[in-house]
Amino acid sequence: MISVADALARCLALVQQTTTETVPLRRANNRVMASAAVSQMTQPPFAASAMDGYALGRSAGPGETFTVIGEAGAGHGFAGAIQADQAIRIFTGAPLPEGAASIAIQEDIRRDGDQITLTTTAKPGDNIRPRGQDFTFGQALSPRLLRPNDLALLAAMNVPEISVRRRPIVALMASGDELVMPGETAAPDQIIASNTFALAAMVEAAGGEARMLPIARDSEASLRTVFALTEGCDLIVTVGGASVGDHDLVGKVAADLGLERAFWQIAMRPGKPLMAGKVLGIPMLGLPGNPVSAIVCGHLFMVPMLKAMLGLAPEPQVLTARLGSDQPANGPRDHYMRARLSIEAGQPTITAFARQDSALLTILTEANALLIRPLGDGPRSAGEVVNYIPI
Ligand SMILES: Nc1nc2c(c(=O)[nH]1)N[C@H]1C(S)=C(S)[C@@H](COP(=O)(O)OP(=O)(O)OC[C@H]3O[C@@H](n4cnc5c(N)ncnc54)[C@H](O)[C@@H]3O)O[C@H]1N2
Ligand code: MOO
Repeated sequence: MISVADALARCLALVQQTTTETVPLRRANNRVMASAAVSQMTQPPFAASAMDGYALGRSAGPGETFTVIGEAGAGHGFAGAIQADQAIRIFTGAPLPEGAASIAIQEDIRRDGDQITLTTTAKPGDNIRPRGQDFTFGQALSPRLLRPNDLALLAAMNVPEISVRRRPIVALMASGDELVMPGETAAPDQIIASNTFALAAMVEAAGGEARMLPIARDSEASLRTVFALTEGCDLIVTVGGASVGDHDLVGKVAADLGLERAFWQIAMRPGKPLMAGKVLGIPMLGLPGNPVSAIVCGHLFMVPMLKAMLGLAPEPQVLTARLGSDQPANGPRDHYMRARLSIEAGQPTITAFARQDSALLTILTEANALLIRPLGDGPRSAGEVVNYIPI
């Protein structure tokens, strides 16, 4: 059995970055930029009013008066310049007129005809947004997985199309005679296929495209039929049939199809029977069937493989927290325990659930973190600092 780190390195070595394509901004959410975007604008392009009020020719104090000589609105600037004792009516987003030193909000003004009197102090620069305070022409936004906030910035930069990495297509292949799809009626010896629904959502959240293939039955013929449906995919993720049982045929059929195996079995709990390699010219990750094992291995290996294909840093983020309860010594495999991270007495605190069977989806839904217990680690007491991965 190889280590988790070795397994991850071998998984990452199987994949390569996808090609690039150009998409309109409206289609760029959750896509990964292939190169930096360069701003075509300075924002704001002019010094602008941050409030509705009056632009004043000079800073001033309470009781001082100005003559209003015009108006500036957003999209309708004031053409001329103003003198020290002059003001213009100005609205939020309007360009600051030449000669203006300060903006007084309208709540701080008394107006009588074209005369205004200040009721407070207007200091230089008050309520003025300097030109380019947000970004300037030529400024770059570095490549990233695009989120809604990024799209607003790219729009403001006047970047209407983005060069992105093609979404990796992931074939999700569940196998087992006991499985039926949600909505179907399960025979007395059957259960509902579940983990591929989490895996598909994880693929999509990571910026890939999930193809859920029909469930393969526990026969070589059925597995071959479903393997044939993986053509054109960037990654094959099988679920189940990875272990040592008589009906665990995924490895055998993949081998018959020419699997170049990178590894099988790792020193990790859950996920011992994990397998990876290349079959039919496509990288393949063979996940264990137990729902929690499949999903935990999805976080630790499948998502990093997708990130690598998209050109993002692949390694899962490892953070630290204090242990919320004592833990006994760990066994001979790294244990990724389903756990709950919370803030206690101002400190991030992580508490593992008492039940860790890799078939318990109810526990997994309560978990928001995986507490990492390294193999061979001794007993740990509440309060000690430990590593975890948020999920
Ligand atoms: N003698 C041994 N037995 C087992 C070992 C071992 O080392 N020696 N390893 C155990 C470990 S650890 C795991 S994990 C499982 C994994 O086995 P497989 O990958 O072959 O998975 P299956 O046997 O097909 O299924 C296991 C379990 O999960 C259920 N399952 C499968 N697919 C799905 C799905 N898509 N959705 C929901 N549930 C699924 C399946 O019904 C089984 O209950 O092997 C241990 N055995
Ligand atoms: O390691 Mo298996 O993946 O526990 O259930």
